[in-house]
Amino acid sequence: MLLRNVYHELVPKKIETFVVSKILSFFCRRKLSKSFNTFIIDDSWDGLDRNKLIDASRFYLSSKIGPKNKIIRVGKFRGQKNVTAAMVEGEKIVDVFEGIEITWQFAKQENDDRAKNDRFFNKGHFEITFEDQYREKVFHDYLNHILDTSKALTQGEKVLKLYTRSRGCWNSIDFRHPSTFDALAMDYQLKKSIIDDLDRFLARKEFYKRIGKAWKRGYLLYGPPGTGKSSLIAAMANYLKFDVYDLELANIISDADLRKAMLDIDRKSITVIEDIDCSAGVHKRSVSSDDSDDDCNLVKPFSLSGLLNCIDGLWSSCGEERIIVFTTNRKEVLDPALLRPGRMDMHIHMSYCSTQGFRVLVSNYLGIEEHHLFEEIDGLIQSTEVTPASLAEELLKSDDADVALGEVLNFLKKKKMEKEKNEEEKDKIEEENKNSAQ
Ligand SMILES: Nc1ncnc2c1ncn2[C@@H]1O[C@H](COP(=O)(O)OP(=O)(O)OP(=O)(O)O)[C@@H](O)[C@H]1O
Repeated sequence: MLLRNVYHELVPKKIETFVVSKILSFFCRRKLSKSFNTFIIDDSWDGLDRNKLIDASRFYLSSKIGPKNKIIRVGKFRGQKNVTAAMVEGEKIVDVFEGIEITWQFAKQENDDRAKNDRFFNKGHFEITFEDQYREKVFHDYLNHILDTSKALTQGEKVLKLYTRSRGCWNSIDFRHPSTFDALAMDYQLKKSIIDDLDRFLARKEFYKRIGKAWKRGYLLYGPPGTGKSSLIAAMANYLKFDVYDLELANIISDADLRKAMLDIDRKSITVIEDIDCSAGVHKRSVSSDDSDDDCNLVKPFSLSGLLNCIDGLWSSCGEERIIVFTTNRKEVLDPALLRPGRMDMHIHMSYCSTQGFRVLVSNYLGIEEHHLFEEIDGLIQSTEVTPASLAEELLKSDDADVALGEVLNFLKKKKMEKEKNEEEKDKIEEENKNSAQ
């Protein structure tokens, strides 16, 4: 009390106010003088593919939106189990990562008319702001944390993507091919060996690392049209939960484009090059070229084995799992260098339908395991060459098993008659040739 009285006597009110205000302004200035950095996360950059960080940010933020955000976008999309939320312009989210405060804002594209007039038009970018002393931490650790967290959040809901390439960029749509190994009409042993091979491949990360080879597996699928080559690729993608990249070599304009296309292919993917026998520039190599084409400076027309070497070189540095599949209807016209051991890991022959395969189709299409017409149909399948695609078409004609199998029977009888007629004509021509030669 005494001290307070002495203080008030000695220090006039005006001076006290002045000192207090100076102390406060000192601390406020310190706070205000903090400098901040901002990172912008937007859709894509010129010439480069879509920015993965923006999709990851969307997923990440959907789990961060809270009661402080008064206006949010909500929606439920194909392939997602739950309703999700998203930020709109003007809202802020403050995230705390290892004690660092990071402020998120969504901003629309400035020169986009629709974005200007519509607050809820969602095309834009994210801005993250934080104190500049944390720049390195945010750049390296926080951004990776966003990628990892969004991956974990979406894992249960992964919608596979089918990528096609145009104008130097991969564009994707959802891949919803229903094919599975169970539904594939093919030899059981072959089917099992493919599944085992895929399982072994996935489990061998360390092995590939140890032997210094790219963690990739190559499959060559060959057989007549309609025997299920595309269906097998879809079954592989669904089994592994891998995206599919459909690479049309005809659209590749230069070696640099090819390298970029291959480098832009993400891990956990199946790259498909269909009908390689028809792809320009990938037939048998000229006689003069040797087999040691292990550089990436391919010039058009390039050989498939050169392409494979190039892929090996590019992918071996990535250390992540990738599968490449070639398909052809005419294995015999392919470059022998591609067929030699070690080039493609597995050659898979997709053949005409067997009686075993037919049972799989019937079980899938009609849901039955037994029928009195099976015996006759089996005999005809063994004596003709019919594709699973053509049998599937007959089975689709009716839901009634008797009618559908009746259609199959008629179709097979017709096929057998055609075959016998062709053979008769062939014998006749051979006989005539023999007679004219004598
Ligand atoms: N082995 C099979 N098992 C089940 N269904 C099959 C099989 N083969 C073909 N089909 C049916 O036929 C349709 C066409 O087959 P698919 O496109 O997979 O054949 P493909 O061998 O890739 O033909 P192409 O060489 O003409 O591309 C498939 O959508 C599927 O319904």
